[in-house]
Amino acid sequence: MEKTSTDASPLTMHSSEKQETVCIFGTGDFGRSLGLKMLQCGYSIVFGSRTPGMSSLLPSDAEVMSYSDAAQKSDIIIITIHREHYDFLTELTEVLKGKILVDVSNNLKINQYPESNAEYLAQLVPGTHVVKAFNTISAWALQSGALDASRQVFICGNDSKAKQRVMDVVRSLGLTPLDKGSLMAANEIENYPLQLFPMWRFPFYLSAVLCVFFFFYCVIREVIYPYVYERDRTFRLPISIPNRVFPIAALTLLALVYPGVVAAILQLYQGTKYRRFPDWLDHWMLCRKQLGLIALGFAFLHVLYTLVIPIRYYVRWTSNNRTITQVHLYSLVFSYF
Ligand SMILES: NC(=O)C1=CN([C@@H]2O[C@H](COP(=O)(O)OP(=O)(O)OC[C@H]3O[C@@H](n4cnc5c(N)ncnc54)[C@H](OP(=O)(O)O)[C@@H]3O)[C@@H](O)[C@H]2O)C=CC1
Ligand SMILES: [Cu+2]
Repeated sequence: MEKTSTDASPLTMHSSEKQETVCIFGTGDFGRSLGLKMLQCGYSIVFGSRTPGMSSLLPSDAEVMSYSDAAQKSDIIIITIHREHYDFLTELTEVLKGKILVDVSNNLKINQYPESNAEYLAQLVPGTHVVKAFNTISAWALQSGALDASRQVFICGNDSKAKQRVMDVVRSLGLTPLDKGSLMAANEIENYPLQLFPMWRFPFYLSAVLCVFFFFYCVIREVIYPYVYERDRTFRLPISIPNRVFPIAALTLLALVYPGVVAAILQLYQGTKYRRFPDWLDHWMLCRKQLGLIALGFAFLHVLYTLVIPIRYYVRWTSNNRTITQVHLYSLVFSYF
């Protein structure tokens, strides 16, 4: 049965419309959350479990049976089991023949195994169509509905029909599938959740280096150099100098938001625009937004510091003023005698 749901109608499946049955292997955290979400979106769910009788906490509308019984109920099987426990699936090779297996697994480390979990699953159970999906969605987000920032589901697989069907499921859950190609992309998709803010790292390091550099530059120019003959300058270190560093960093980062010029020069130099950019330029182009946001942050700090400085001057002025009046007073009093 081919479903043809589109982006236009996520989460609004009419219950009169008979939805297909989807099987979920494993009744852990993720299996339960995904099952509940799919039930809410109108699917019938059959769970496969080692201990079908013991599974509490499961949505009451779902059926729970042994792995081999559950597998027969649907031709889409979502494997919500950790990779280390995949071995038992070899016993089910016959039942699983021709079915779509959706691998959702993640690892604890980048490149933990020589091959991706999805490719491993495909080798383990030959004759199935393995599709990688859902690994960047967390059980917590599925349950709490906090999916605003992460609606994207990366998909890859060798069988385009199987992939298409999984993409339809993804869409009907109100998520956005992103086709990453064949199963060879699974490794990249599995590493993705392990990279903490991947596009922020370079802009972050760059701004740190800029700040440190200009800070020391200003310290040398304005504190160490005049130290020999000038008065107290401690106020400069935490306030004035950072306030000079921030706009410099902000403007430099802002200038770096436009690598297009470099790209254009490179294209002119290469004489073609159909050649891939080198990795560094590619990465630079991709993190423009983050560079711009950090620049904005620095500009904001500059505004804040600029507002603080006059307060400091005011404090200094009032204390100076008090001293001067007292001196005047004393000199008046003394001159009287
Ligand atoms: N939790 C999350 O937020 C996310 C998890 N994932 C992936 O989903 C998969 C499941 O994760 P999660 O639900 O958190 O894990 P859990 O440990 O909560 O659940 C794993 C389930 O696997 C089943 N299982 C089958 N064989 C074994 C075995 N030999 N030993 C232990 N369990 C077995 C069990 O179900 P039963 O007892 O019914 O047989 C168990 O409940 C993992 O691959 C994970 O990387 C992906 C994205 C997010
Ligand atoms: Cu300014």
